Amino acid sequence: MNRIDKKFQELRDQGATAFMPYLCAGDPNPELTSKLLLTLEEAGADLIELGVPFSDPIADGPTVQRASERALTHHISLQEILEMVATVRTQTDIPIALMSYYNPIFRMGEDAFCQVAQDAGVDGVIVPDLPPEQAQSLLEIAPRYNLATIFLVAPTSPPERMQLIASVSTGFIYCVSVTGVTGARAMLSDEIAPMIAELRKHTDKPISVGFGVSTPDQATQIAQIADGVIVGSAIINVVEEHINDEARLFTAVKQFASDLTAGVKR
Ligand SMILES: O=P(O)(O)OC[C@@H](O)[C@@H](O)c1c[nH]c2ccccc12
Repeated sequence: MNRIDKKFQELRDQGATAFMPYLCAGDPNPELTSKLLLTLEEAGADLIELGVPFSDPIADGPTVQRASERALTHHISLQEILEMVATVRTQTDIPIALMSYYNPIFRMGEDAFCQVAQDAGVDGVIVPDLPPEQAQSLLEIAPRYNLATIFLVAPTSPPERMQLIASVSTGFIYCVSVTGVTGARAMLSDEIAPMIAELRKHTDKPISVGFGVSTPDQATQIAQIADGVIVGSAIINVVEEHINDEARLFTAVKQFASDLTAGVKR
């Protein structure tokens, strides 16, 4: 069974919600990404969303863009990121969803990509600029390699589109909390609860919410209505704050992620 499905089933049995931090592969450098991933697991993460840095992102806010820029200074390729996953896979069984824009996958070839991803120990793929209408081939190939295909719904998605996305998504459905880009926000949008309620009419697949979740209290609020809470920028902000002090960086990230875990599990 796919690690993502297994994790959500376990959590559902416990009545618990997943804490799903996002990391940009190669940020602040390739070696530290792997260490951060293991630190997040120690701090209670249930699943890691690992982003492939890309020069022309469409949904990334300033914080994720800065993380991508730092990663790109190390010239890290998709191939190298998959090697990183393979190495980290020898040390952890945590589910890993790879978030990549379509271009790097297209260049590698969908079949080759899925093959290498599976061999490396990736469990699912999120391709934010690939709408389901254009994903036929990926939807055919990914399941052969036991990879979940995770699609995004937004507050602007009409019910028919939610239904389509719910039917093609596997692993979980990524609910984008706001119309806009990624980034820590002071307030949660009041569009989230109605969006989840609508989506639940179409599916009983796990629903995770991301974009803007920044504090343990916000994580608690989301955890009450969703199956997973995704946090990216707020964690990257902590990394940035301590970027010149490695020891401090790891204690600070571990502390912040533990606080978020506590918020999600409250
Ligand atoms: O950073 P935030 O606001 O906490 O949101 C998570 C987000 O960064 C991560 O899931 C992500 C990064 N880049 C993306 C592009 C599209 C969808 C999602 C993402």
